[in-house]
Amino acid sequence: MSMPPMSMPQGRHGGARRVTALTMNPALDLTVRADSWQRGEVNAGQSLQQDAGGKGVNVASILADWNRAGQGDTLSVTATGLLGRDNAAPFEALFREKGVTDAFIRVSGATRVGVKLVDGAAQETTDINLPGLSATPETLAELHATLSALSAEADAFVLAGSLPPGVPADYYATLTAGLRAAGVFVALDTSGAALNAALAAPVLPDLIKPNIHELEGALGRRLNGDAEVLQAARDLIARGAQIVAVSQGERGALIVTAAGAVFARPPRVQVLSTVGAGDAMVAGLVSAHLDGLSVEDAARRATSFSAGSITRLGPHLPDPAALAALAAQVEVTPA
Ligand SMILES: Nc1ncnc2c1ncn2[C@@H]1O[C@H](COP(=O)(O)OP(=O)(O)O)[C@@H](O)[C@H]1O
Ligand SMILES: O=P(O)(O)OC[C@H]1O[C@](O)(COP(=O)(O)O)[C@@H](O)[C@@H]1O
Repeated sequence: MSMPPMSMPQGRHGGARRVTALTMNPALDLTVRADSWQRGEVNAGQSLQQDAGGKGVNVASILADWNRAGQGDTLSVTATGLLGRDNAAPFEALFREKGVTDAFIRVSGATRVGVKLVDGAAQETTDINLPGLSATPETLAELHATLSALSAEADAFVLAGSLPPGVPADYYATLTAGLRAAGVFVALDTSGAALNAALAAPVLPDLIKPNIHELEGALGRRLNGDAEVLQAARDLIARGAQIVAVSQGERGALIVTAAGAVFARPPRVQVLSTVGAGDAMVAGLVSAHLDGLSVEDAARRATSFSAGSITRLGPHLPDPAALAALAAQVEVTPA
């Protein structure tokens, strides 16, 4: 039997590390560029683009880019969740192009559209996220069987995005407990009632990446200043999370582990759309965890993924040289 080279990272079952990204509520992101658009007025648009999206889809796509950009095919990426049969083609094309294994359950109807209105002049993106297709008990049972099979193989699971109608708010909380008990690393990026339930549960995810607004919403209070944000993140670490990243848009992100806390400031970039910035950060943090990086290096990698992804439309990393240049410009300081 031939052995893999000593340096090749291994998954917990040998071979490539396996990451599964769950998107319960994917979205076909429709980006409309309308520079200097005015609310309530007739506006001229410059361009229109449609991209397969939704938080877990974006994480899977970015991880696949990273893998293909010279990581030696050491990552195997699977995307799962619930996907409308009527407009599945752009998702299927993305998965094919990136080499992501498609384990989505097909459901009746069309996946929701996410409207992303970009003002290139103001460098500002406005998101309108719709509720999505209702999940039936039958599709949830089918998904449950898929998730059980995938969890037996996975090194890491990413639970990302909103829950569509028909899915209980504690869905991620319940999944997290089962996955962690099975030895799977769990990353969570969600908001609203799903985040509240996950943070109230006795077993927290290993990695939690709220943006500052999502964290404030979950805590039910404003966080005034860096010290309060740091304390809120440390409270989650004390309750069992391994990595808490509180992203704060162009200002950067506070990234905290039991070993330390850093603030990572992105370089200034030419933003095409900020959609997916957080998803790219999750992808960077998950890959950093699998590579055993320090909190400083994880913060640098994750921030370069975010800054790089917003220079493109859709869930893509820039080419390796551009990404490395961005990573070198990320400012990481102790928090
Ligand atoms: N305008 C920007 N310029 C440079 N980097 C940005 C910009 N907006 C976001 N980022 C990077 O993306 C990360 C995640 O962005 P954020 O908007 O907080 O996440 P989310 O998409 O989850 O709301 C930030 O921590 C930052 O590193
Ligand atoms: O599942 P939600 O919370 O409704 O968000 C869905 C939207 O989030 C995105 O995944 C982008 O997320 P981020 O900008 O937070 O990284 C879009 O692709 C999608 O339209």
